[in-house]
Amino acid sequence: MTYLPFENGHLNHFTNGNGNHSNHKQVDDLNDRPKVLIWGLRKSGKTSILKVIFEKMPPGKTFQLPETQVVQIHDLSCGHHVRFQVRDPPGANHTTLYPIEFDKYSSECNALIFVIDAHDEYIEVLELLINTMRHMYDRNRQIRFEVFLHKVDGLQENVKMDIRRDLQQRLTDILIEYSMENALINFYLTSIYDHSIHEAFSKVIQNQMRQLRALENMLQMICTSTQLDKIFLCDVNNKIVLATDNKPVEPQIYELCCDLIDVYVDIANIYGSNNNNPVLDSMSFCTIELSIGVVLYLKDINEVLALICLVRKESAIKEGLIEHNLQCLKNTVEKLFVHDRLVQMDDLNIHNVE
Ligand SMILES: Nc1nc2c(ncn2[C@@H]2O[C@H](COP(=O)(O)OP(=O)(O)OP(=O)(O)O)[C@@H](O)[C@H]2O)c(=O)[nH]1
Repeated sequence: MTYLPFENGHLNHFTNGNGNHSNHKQVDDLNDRPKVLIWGLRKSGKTSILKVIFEKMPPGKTFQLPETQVVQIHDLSCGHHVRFQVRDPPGANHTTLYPIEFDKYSSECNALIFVIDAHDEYIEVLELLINTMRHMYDRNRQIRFEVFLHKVDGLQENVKMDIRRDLQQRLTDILIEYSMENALINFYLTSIYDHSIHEAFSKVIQNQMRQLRALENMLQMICTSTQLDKIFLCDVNNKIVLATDNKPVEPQIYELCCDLIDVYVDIANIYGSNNNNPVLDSMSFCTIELSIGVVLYLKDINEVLALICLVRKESAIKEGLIEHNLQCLKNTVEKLFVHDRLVQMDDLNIHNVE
């Protein structure tokens, strides 16, 4: 990641340093990247979230993070081709918003991640959230508001749900009052101590991707024709899911997907031929049969992007067919990203289960 101070009130742009890339030296206009502002009260957990996802910092080590003093700009990528910028300014000291200061880092942002510490008095934080939303919505009606109700580890399931429901209800009422009922807003319960933070961040990235609909349609087609239970397109470095099929994602299934990545990456790191090589190559394919009667598959798309599939064992699908169809999908996904062209569904050329 790259840490940048302001210069003359402007943001400097920089190339990334998250280690996710890049042999792919494509010309990339940094100004075209979606820009995401991560914001909230001080110590709500903003920097920890970025460190855990994109620098693989163990959650326990985030205790030592210093207070953010100057805005940090992170030019990041997932799967080489999905690029975006995250701005992490010093958190707010109180619930008043100072527009002149705030505009320095919020200008041109396409999304706001607002982090609320679930242990804070969230009724007070709501005031900062509303002030921020009103300010940003006035400048951009298409902006996406992504609210992370954070640090929910240790809270009982019913308490989490109650807080979320209450917050959502209060916010909806206030937004109606300000004629902002059409604002695009999502809520997530998150913690750096489990996969909920990767899952929530995946949604934020997906909401900024032009290719999302095409990818989802392709994954759904593969799911149906190969009788897969679930399929994810995932960056193995940060566990960001770029797309999945149409079925809702259950947290347990997402965890299985992350666990498979962990196992694969660990084995590749320990026994791989060369530690400098990326963990995935054009031959990467891995199958694990679980005791619960589910088979997990992993197949590479490129050095950092993989397809993760789940299929019930009793479906008795031939591995050859799965491999063939995943290979077709791999070629088509590359076309979609690399050539950035609209992919026809015929391009997929998949075989159906008979
Ligand atoms: N229990 C728990 N603690 C968390 C979580 N995320 C962050 N923290 C802790 O929250 C504290 C503050 O985290 P930071 O990431 O420094 O917060 P920040 O919002 O970036 O703070 P500023 O830089 O001051 O704006 C640290 O002690 C973290 O360990 C979480 O999911 N659960």
